[in-house]
Formats: sequence, structure tokens, C-alpha cells
Amino acid sequence: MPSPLTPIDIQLKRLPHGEGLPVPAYATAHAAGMDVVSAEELILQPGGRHAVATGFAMAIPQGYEVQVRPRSGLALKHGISLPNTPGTIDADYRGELKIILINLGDAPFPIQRGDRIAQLVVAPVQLASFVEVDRLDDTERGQGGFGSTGV
Ligand SMILES: O=c1ccn([C@H]2C[C@H](O)[C@@H](COP(=O)(O)OP(=O)(O)OP(=O)(O)O)O2)c(=O)[nH]1
Ligand SMILES: [Mg+2]
Repeated sequence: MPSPLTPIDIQLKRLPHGEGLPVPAYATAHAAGMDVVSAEELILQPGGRHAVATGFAMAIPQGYEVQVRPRSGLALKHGISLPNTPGTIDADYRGELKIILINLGDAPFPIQRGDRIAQLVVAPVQLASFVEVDRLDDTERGQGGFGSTGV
């Protein structure tokens, strides 16, 4: 596993309708998320959702995932979010990356081709398997949860 500061390569295949669009990229030197743009033009009505085309597919190296997260500016100003945030892009997915947007605001939200609609965070994945047991070890928390420690 390379240092997190050493970028890994992710193969990206541009689809015909992605011609001319920028590849996802970090907007600033130490950004965590790479902004991704829409490959289509649409108007998202209040309460509406749409799987927005990005115009590319990718091959994430085994051992990594890509998380799709909302942009805070769109969320704050227009109520634009992702109903499945963070979206999970599996390393074995070869279809088009789509960004599922939802309009939680109260006005129609127009999206132009090339608009930055979400951000992609690349993260390592720890694989695991579940091992069934009859008894779990005791902890201070025990079965407490869902606010058991107070507000
Ligand atoms: O925001 C998203 C979420 C998912 N995907 C693609 C990539 C991902 O690898 C695949 C499956 O996503 P997920 O596992 O979240 O969806 P599912 O409902 O479980 O579908 P599946 O049965 O295909 O796994 O769909 C996207 O393009 N955008
Ligand atoms: Mg799945």
C-alpha cells in the first residue's frame, strides 16, 4: 500500500457522451475530494432525484473504493445532496459512474453539462469475513447505544 500522499493511478475510460469534459480532479493542493462534472443538462425539480451521467467509467485498483460525496456549497445554497451518500463505487464496477442527486430544496435546480455536481474520495478498503460465535466479549458500553451516553 503506497503512502496516502502518493497518488495511485485509476484507469478512466471516457464514454462518447463524455467527450470534452474534464477528468475528475482536486480543486486545491490538499483537497480530499476530486470534483466530478455532469455530462448532461437537466433540471432537478424539488423533491426529485436523478442518476446523473458523468460520461466515464473506471477500473479502481483492487483494495480501493471510490466514495461519492455531496458538495457542501450545493447542499447549503440549493439543498442538492445525494440520497445514498456516500455512494460506493466498487473496484469491480465497469459501468458508467453515475451521481444520484436529490433536490431537497424548494426551487427547481438547473444543471448544465460541465457543472461540478459531486466529489470523489478514493479510500482503501479492508476486506473481512464474519465469524459466527455464541458469545461476545463484555465491554463498558455493552448494548447501550442510540444516545445512551446522553446528549
Ligand atoms: O452513486 C453511485 C453508487 C453506485 N454506482 C455504481 C458503482 C457501484 O459499484 C454499483 C453498485 O452500487 P451499490 O452497491 O451501492 O448499489 P446496489 O443497489 O447494491 O447495486 P448492486 O446490486 O449492483 O451492487 O453502482 C454509481 O455509479 N453511483
Ligand atoms: Mg451492491
